[in-house]
Amino acid sequence: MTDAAIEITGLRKTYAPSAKSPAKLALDGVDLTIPAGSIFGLLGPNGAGKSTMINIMAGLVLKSEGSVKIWGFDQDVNPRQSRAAIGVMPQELVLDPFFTPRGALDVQAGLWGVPKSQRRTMELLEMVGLADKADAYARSLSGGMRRRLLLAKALVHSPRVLVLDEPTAGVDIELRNMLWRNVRKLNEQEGTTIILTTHYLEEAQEMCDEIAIIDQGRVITRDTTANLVGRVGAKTLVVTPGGPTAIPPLPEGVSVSERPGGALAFSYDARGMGAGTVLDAIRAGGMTLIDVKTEEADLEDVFLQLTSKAKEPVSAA
Ligand SMILES: Nc1ncnc2c1ncn2[C@@H]1O[C@H](COP(=O)(O)OP(=O)(O)OP(=O)(O)O)[C@@H](O)[C@H]1O
Repeated sequence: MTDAAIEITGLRKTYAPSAKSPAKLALDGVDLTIPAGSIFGLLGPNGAGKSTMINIMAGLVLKSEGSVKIWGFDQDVNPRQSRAAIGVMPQELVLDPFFTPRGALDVQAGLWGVPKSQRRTMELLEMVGLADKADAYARSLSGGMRRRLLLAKALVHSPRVLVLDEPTAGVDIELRNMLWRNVRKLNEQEGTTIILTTHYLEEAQEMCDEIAIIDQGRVITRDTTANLVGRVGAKTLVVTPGGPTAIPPLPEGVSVSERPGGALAFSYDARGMGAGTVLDAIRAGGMTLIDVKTEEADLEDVFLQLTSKAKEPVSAA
């Protein structure tokens, strides 16, 4: 047992230049430790370097500099053990169309050298709800079924670390729920460390114990999800006025925007001011209110504040 599922130190990756593009620095000195047994989110804007990092961990892309240990095994010293400790569910639906789900899992288990007596082919197909398709040709499987098969394929060698690269991009709610049920079960019952990238920040906030945000090839922050969300003090008081009214004079630092349906959203920094102060100012302006509610900052606010996306205009609402 190891405390760290992943230990990355000074990781750099420069993609070689090609006829069409110059050399590209994709990872610029990443240090990151991912605790064993956690559900860890790797977030960042497009092109931040997440896939490069995952592909290096999975042994699919060669790093330029630095060290990567998976489950305590250094990639350069124990490449086989470090590779065997990790399973990756890729973003693209890469499957051989001529294999049945059963065949695909058997071949994959064979590649990993899992003895026949220890193979979990049917158990895995049942887990992902594909037992009744065990002998169907992969080309006849729907997109959702292929994705489920990719999850099963990533698990044939019972890896300690499971990486899910954008697992729910474009999938329906039913499949998404099934994926998360399975992932939580693997984490809770087998202690599998889960690393996940997602563009759905709500999903990351709900699923992940800890999060690292990557931008332009660097880890710009890493913290527990609760701490990250707490770091942004932004709160919004959403009020529905009783009738058409003028915006009252507001304390410094409070901004207002309109919401659909005539509601007004007053945003303020809760670290310096309470909701009462904002509400008093609104009332003092003579506004009658038929509804009042507060909204907390969420991971999206943190993400926008910290990454290069913050440089793009963001609506106040
Ligand atoms: N094979 C490659 N050759 C050259 N440049 C590459 C290659 N793969 C990725 N890059 C570049 O490296 C940078 C990081 O890309 P990467 O795919 O790792 O980012 P990402 O965070 O996974 O983005 P996305 O969320 O869009 O998948 C980008 O600028 C990308 O264009």
